[in-house]
Amino acid sequence: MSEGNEAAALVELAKRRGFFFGSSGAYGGVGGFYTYGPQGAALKSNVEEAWRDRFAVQEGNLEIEAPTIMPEPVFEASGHLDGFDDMLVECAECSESHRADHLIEDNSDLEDAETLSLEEAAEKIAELDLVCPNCGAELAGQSVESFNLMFSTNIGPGSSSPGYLRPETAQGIFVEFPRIKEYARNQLPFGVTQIGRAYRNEISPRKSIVRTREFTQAELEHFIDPERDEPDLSGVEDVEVLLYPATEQQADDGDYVETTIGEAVEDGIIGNAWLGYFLGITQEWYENIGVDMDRFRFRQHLAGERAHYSADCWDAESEVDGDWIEIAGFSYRSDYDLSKHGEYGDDDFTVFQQYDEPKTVERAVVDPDMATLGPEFGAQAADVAEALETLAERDPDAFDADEVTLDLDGEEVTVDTDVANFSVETQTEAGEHITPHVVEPSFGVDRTVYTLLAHAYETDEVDGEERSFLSLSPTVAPTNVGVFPLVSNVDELVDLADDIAEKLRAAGFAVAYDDSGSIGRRYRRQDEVGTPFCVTVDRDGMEGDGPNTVTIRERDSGRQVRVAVSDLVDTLVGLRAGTVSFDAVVEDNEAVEA
Ligand SMILES: Nc1ncnc2c1ncn2[C@@H]1O[C@H](COP(=O)(O)OP(=O)(O)OP(=O)(O)O)[C@@H](O)[C@H]1O
Repeated sequence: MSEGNEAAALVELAKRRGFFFGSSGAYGGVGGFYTYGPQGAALKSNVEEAWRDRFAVQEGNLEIEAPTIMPEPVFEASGHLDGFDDMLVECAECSESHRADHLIEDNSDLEDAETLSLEEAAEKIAELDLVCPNCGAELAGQSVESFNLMFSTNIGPGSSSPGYLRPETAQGIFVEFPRIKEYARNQLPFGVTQIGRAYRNEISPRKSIVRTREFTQAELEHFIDPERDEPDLSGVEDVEVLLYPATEQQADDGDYVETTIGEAVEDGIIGNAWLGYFLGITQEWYENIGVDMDRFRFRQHLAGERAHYSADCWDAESEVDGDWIEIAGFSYRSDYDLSKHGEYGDDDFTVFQQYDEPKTVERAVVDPDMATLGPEFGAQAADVAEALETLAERDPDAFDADEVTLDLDGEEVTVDTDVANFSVETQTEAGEHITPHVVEPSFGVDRTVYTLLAHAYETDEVDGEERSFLSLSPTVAPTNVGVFPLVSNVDELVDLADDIAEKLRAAGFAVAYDDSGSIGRRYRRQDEVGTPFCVTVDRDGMEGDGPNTVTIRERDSGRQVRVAVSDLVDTLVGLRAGTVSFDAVVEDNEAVEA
C-alpha cells in the first residue's frame, strides 16, 4: 500500500467487513470509543489469547482480574492524580481542544515535545505559527494547560467517595500485591498479568483504534529483588533487534542500532537485563502473530518523556503510513509503586527475603522511655522517639554518626545520637524485608490489532481483477476456515459440506459456511477478512469408491490441494498451529490446478 492510504483503506475495510467502527453512531457518535464487530472481536480475542499463552502461561506467571474503578486514595498514592496529565491547548475561535505536544510534533522536526514545559510549548506554538486543525484560527497567544486524563466518578450515592476509572490495568495488580504475594508464597521473582480495559480521557482521540478513550491493555508486572534476581537471557540473547536508543535520538546524525539482545545488554544500550529479556520475547511474539519485522523497532524514551514512575523505558513501535506508533511500553518502574502503596495504604507491600546464611548484626535499639531524651523536645518527644525507633529498624547504621536527622511530617528534627538513648544489641537475622522492584511490559491490544491489520493488508491481481486480502497469521485470523459446497443445489455436496463444518467447529475452528454466489466471490469474501484456508466440496471428490476428497485453498497464494475428508481436520489443525506447512500438504497430496 502506498504511504498515507493504508490507514484510510483499513478503516474502510474495518467498517465494511465488521472489524471495528465508531460506536453510538445512531446518536451522532462519540470521539474515542469504538465497537469491535464480529471479525474484530474474534481477532482481538485471539490476540489476547496468544498474549496470555506467551506472557502468562509460558512464563509461569499468574493472572488476575481486578475492578476497573478504584477509589481516589489509590491514585493519590500512584501519582496519577497529580502527574497523569497531557498538554491541552484550546482554540479561542471554535473551542476545539488539541494536544499541544502532538500539534508541535506534527508541524516541526521535534519528536519529544512532551518534554517541553507548558510555557515552552506555548512559545513553540507561537514560533511555529500553528493554527487550529479544525477551523484554521491562529493558536499563538493561547495558553497551554495541563489536563488530567483520568475519568472521575462517584462511588455510591453522593459525592463523598470519589473514584476513577483506572488509566492502566497495572494499579489493580499493585494494590492487591499483599494478597498476591501470599499466593506466590513470598518467593521472588514472580510475574502477575492482567488483560482488561483502561480508560483515558484523551484530549484528541485519533487514528481510529490507535488513540481511544477506552482501550484494552495486556500488562505484566514482574516483581524482582534487584540485588538477587537475574533473568536467564540464554533463550533471547541471539534475538536480532532494531534499537533506537535515547543517545542516538539526541545525536545530530542519530541512527538505529542493529544488534542482538545479548549484545545490547552487554554493551549497556539496554541498561537493565530484565528489560532486555522482555524486549527479546516480545520481538519474537510480535513476529509470530504477524507484525512485519521490517516495520518494527524498539525506541528508548528520552529522560523528560518518561512517565512519573519510570526509571528506564523502551517502546515497541510499529510503522503504519510512515508514522511510528507505540504499541507496547517497557518500563523499569523500580520500587516506586509498591513503596507508594506501602506508604499510603494500610498493608505490607514488602517481601521477606531469607539470607543464604543467617547474619549476626549489631542493631541500635531505642529506649522508648522519653525522659532520657531530655526536655528540649517538649511535646514532640513521643513523635521523636517513634521516629527514632523506625529509623533504628530501617537504617541502624544511621546511629554510627554523631547525629541523626528525622522527618516529622515534613519538619526536620536533628537528634544528637548521645542524647537519643539507644543501646547496641547483637542480633541474628534470618533475612530482611525488601520492597520488590517492578519491570513492566505493557501492551496495547487495540494498537496491536491495528498493526496486524495494517501489516496484513495486501492487494494483488487474480483473474485480471484486483483482489484485496489480509495475510493474517492462522494463529490470530478471526475466521479459521471457510467451508463451501461448490453448488448449493446438490444434496450430496451440501450434506458433506455441512458435516465438515460441524466437525471443524467441534475441533475448535471458527468456520464460515458460505453457499451463495460464485466460488470466486466466496473466496474473495474470505480473503478480505483474512481467512487463511477455504475448503470446497465438489463433485470430483465424490466420484468412485475411494475416500471422499475436498480441496483446501491457501489464501495468499491461491494454491489448492486435494485431501481425503478423513484427513481434513488433522491437516487443518496442523496448518493452523503452523506445525504443518501448506507445501508439505501439497507434497503429500494432489495439487489442484486453480
Ligand atoms: N489512548 C489509547 N488508546 C489505545 N491504546 C492506548 C492508549 N494509551 C495507551 N495505549 C496502549 O497502552 C500501552 C501502555 O500505555 P502507556 O501508558 O505506556 O502509553 P503512553 O506512553 O501513555 O501512550 P501515548 O504516548 O501514545 O499516549 C501503550 O503502548 C499503548 O499500546
